Amino acid sequence: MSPSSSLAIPDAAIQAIIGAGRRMDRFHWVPATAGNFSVRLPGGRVAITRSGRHKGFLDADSVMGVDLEGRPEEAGARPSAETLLHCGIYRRFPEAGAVLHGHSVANTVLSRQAGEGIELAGYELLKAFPGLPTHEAAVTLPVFDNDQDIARLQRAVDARWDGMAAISPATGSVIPPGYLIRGHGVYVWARDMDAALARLEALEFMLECELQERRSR
Ligand SMILES: CSC[C@@H](O)[C@@H](O)C(=O)COP(=O)(O)O
Ligand SMILES: [Zn+2]
Repeated sequence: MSPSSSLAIPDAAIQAIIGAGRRMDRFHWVPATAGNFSVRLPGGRVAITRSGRHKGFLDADSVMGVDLEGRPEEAGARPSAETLLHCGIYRRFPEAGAVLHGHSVANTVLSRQAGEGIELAGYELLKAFPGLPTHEAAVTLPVFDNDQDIARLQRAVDARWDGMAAISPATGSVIPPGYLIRGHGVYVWARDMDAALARLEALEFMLECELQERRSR
């Protein structure tokens, strides 16, 4: 295999990322150039959106490769500004095959009002998350303070996961299906892009319900 072909991004990953952008744009979850998406590739590689593109109008050139430390495969190429958050998810959760980040009104408003977490309880759609077979359940979405220093933000995320190690599924607790960044947006991941989109839709649906409930109080 030539060096250039070894760095090619599989078409399936490119199409998954382009499709995710179009779908999220239809929901108005990626305004301006907000949002970023990635797919895990074999060999410790990640296909991720380039920085600054409108995510509703991605093409094959909008996707590039990085390693699990976020280093670009092409010299001088600029991956998403939040690449280190994607890599942090892939390093922490070996089963994660795709990561989505979006900026919805609901996740932005609710994260601004929240403390360190937002509890979602009693929703039928909780069953969209792994390990929750009934609506009689609750999951707490971690909320992190926004930070333009993404390496520092990732360290805060890692510290929270480290602290949660004791409350893993082994003890009956559920690993959160994603997390929020205050006033910024949401990160979700799943085994592949379709599963990540389903998880994001479920999460955004419940956040929208929370927002509407708060408005009507
Ligand atoms: C439109 S500003 C949003 C960015 O600051 C960032 O939060 C974002 O989601 C997109 O950044 P990007 O570098 O294009 O992946
Ligand atoms: Zn963002």
